[in-house]
Amino acid sequence: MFRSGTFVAEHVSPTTADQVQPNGVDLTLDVVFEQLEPGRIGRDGKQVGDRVARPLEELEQKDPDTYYLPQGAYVARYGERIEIPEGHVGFVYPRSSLMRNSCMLNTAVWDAGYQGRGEGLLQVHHDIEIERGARIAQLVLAEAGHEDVYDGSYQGEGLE
Ligand SMILES: O=c1ccn([C@H]2C[C@H](O)[C@@H](COP(=O)(O)OP(=O)(O)OP(=O)(O)O)O2)c(=O)[nH]1
Repeated sequence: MFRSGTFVAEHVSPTTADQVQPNGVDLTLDVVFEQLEPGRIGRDGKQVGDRVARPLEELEQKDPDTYYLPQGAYVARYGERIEIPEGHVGFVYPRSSLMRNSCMLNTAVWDAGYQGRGEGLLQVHHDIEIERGARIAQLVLAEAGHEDVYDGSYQGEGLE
């Protein structure tokens, strides 16, 4: 069973009233990264390739608090601290207005016990402007069984 937005909001901080949806909580865009070097997925491990935060202040255009993203693939870091409570699994979907603007957020599974700010793959199929702090995604929580809780290398990411 998927939980209500009010329940999800207890595990996402900070949240404002306009982020709480009937079935989930909207997540905002904090930082956009561009990958510079190849990563590696091995049989025994993985490595995320070097990347750089897209600098807002160096963009010559208009609003300094807005990302002007040309077509391409980016990694978006969300602005909220997220914790996936025990007995649950999380899924993130794009905000439909993002999708309706020919952009997509691709996401993976959010494990019980994970805490952090989390990231998603932002695919820009048509140039778009996204204000930093704007809502781009929605987290939902479903009840789920599990033996262990998340204890991987991304635990606590973005909370430093
Ligand atoms: O779209 C997503 C999906 C998940 N996560 C977070 C929550 C999840 O619990 C954690 C690790 O995800 P996963 O287990 O898929 O990563 P992995 O590549 O298998 O790494 P690890 O070896 O640390 O498990 O990353 C995100 O930030 N974005």
